[in-house]
Amino acid sequence: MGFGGKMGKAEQKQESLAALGLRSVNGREVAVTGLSVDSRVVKPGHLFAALPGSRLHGGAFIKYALRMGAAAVLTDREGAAIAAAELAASDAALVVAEDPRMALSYCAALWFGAQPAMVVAVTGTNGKTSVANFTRQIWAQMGLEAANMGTTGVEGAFSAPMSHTTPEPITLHRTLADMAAAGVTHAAMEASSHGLAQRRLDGVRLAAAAFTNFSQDHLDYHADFDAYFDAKAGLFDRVLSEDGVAVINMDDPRGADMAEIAIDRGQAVLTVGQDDRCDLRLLSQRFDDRGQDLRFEWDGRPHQVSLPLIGGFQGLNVLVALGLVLATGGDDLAAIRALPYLTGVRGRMELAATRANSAPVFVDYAHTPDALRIALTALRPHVMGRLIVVFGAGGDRDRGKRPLMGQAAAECADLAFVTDDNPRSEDPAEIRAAIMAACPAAVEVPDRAEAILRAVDALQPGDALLIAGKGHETGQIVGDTVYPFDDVEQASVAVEALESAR
Ligand SMILES: CC(=O)N[C@H]1[C@@H](OP(=O)(O)OP(=O)(O)OC[C@H]2O[C@@H](n3ccc(=O)[nH]c3=O)[C@H](O)[C@@H]2O)O[C@H](CO)[C@@H](O)[C@@H]1O[C@H](C)C(=O)N[C@@H](C)C(=O)N[C@H](CCC(=O)O)C(=O)O
Ligand SMILES: Nc1ncnc2c1ncn2[C@@H]1O[C@H](COP(=O)(O)OP(=O)(O)OP(=O)(O)O)[C@@H](O)[C@H]1O
Ligand SMILES: N[C@H](CCC[C@H](N)C(=O)O)C(=O)O
Ligand SMILES: [Mg+2]
Repeated sequence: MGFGGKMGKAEQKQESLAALGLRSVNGREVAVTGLSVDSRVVKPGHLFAALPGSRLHGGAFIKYALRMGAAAVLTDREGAAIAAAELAASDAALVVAEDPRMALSYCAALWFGAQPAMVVAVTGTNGKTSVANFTRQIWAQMGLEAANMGTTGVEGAFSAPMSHTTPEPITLHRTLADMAAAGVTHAAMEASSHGLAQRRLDGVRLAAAAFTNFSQDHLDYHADFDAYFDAKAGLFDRVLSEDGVAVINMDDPRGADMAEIAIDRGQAVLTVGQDDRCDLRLLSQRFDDRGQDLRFEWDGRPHQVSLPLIGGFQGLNVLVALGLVLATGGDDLAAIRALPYLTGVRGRMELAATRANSAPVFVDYAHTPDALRIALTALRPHVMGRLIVVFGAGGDRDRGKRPLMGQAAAECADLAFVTDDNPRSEDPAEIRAAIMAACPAAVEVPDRAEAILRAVDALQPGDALLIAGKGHETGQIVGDTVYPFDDVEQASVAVEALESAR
């Protein structure tokens, strides 16, 4: 039995296992007072989820969770076997699930209860944050209480910081419940491949889901490309129910595969792209210094809007966002009228500074080979002189990306500076060397602030600079230390320093 929000301060919320959709296998029935996945934060009465991890099995921590007063343990057969002796000697209830991560997600959804009435999710290698943010902006322009949730935290009618793109289910459902309590009715969230593989969002009731694109990333975590694609496909073949709507970018080579998966599940599909069979059809784009004009067709009628957004890919992201709004029953003309009011997303093709000679400096979050190539290609029509890029690659992340990012810079930029981007536990010099092998003409500058200064200094009239990889990030992670660092701020500092020295 739950006490909802009507509890006094001294009262504590309690739920039976049955109310959380769980069944004890050792005959012990308990009242659960909270949920945790980490033994170190277990409180008396908690249900501790001992999950198989990428490094360890949470079963190894059951004994510590019991010492901290856990009333119940949710795990798989392996976890139960690891702690068989400690479980037998305790009063705790034991729940064994085939897939304890999925069980935890449903359990967290029941524990926290409320979710915004309309939740949509977006997956894809690149563009998730942008699409979620644009979807929220369209809803907000339509007068709805809306928020987006992901890499940049929760933004819109509710805000909160977040440390993951798709947080683990306890944080996720606590946040969704807080959003609902604050009056948010419409939420657009990012579904990362880690989040999908680990079933973090399986308990979310989605009305629609979108797919942006598929290219190389995260092969440090997923076994291969197929496993990475399968994780993303989980949004359609598992999380989104049969009566949900799938919004698919058909311009991506894997769009047709994703649409087929959605159709096999029985979902309605709203297609986006250049093909004349697409529901939301991109007719043409025209670029200028300020952004772009987008011409598209919906319901047999052409529409044209001016967007203050740099980069052809952002036009497509806007159409995917529009697709999500339309798929969830938004009034089409009201949604289309909202588009000219869209503003750019922090750290995505953001104009960070301009030199006195008018050369612009853009900050972008391109951190995959495909994104770097697309970001540079997107800037090219705006540049009459040289296109300069500053970039690096993250430590403890997919090593295969490094030479491919070097190759993208060698092929798409006129001058490249290779620098550090969150080396984490790795030797930064080795990361840079792996990149430089594919772009030997690049200039290697270990210190990111110095790399930015030198690149800004190189800007001649007509040139443009792209600082890629960190976008909205505010830190440089070296070892376990996060040093304050902000590309947008560094760009301004560099421009000011150089102009005042003249
Ligand atoms: C690789 C990965 O995704 N790891 C996540 C995963 O950890 P894990 O299950 O692999 O952890 P583990 O270290 O093997 O430990 C196993 C279990 O023992 C538990 N434990 C561990 C130690 C202890 O003392 N007590 C204890 O109970 C852990 O909580 C865990 O449940 O589950 C943890 C709890 O939910 C996450 O915090 C952790 O995220 C780590 C920190 C992480 O960096 N994740 C990143 C890569 C991530 O998820 N990124 C995505 C994608 C971003 C993008 O698209 O670019 C994101 O959605 O943010
Ligand atoms: N539709 C797209 N196609 C290709 N590249 C894109 C697209 N949208 C965005 N990008 C590139 O990817 C970068 C990251 O964009 P965004 O933050 O929206 O993606 P994301 O999928 O949320 O990334 P993450 O996996 O880090 O959460 C952008 O700065 C841009 O360079
Ligand atoms: N959220 C992504 C993006 C990281 C961007 C880049 N700055 C890096 O550190 O590699 C990740 O953790 O892989
Ligand atoms: Mg993101």
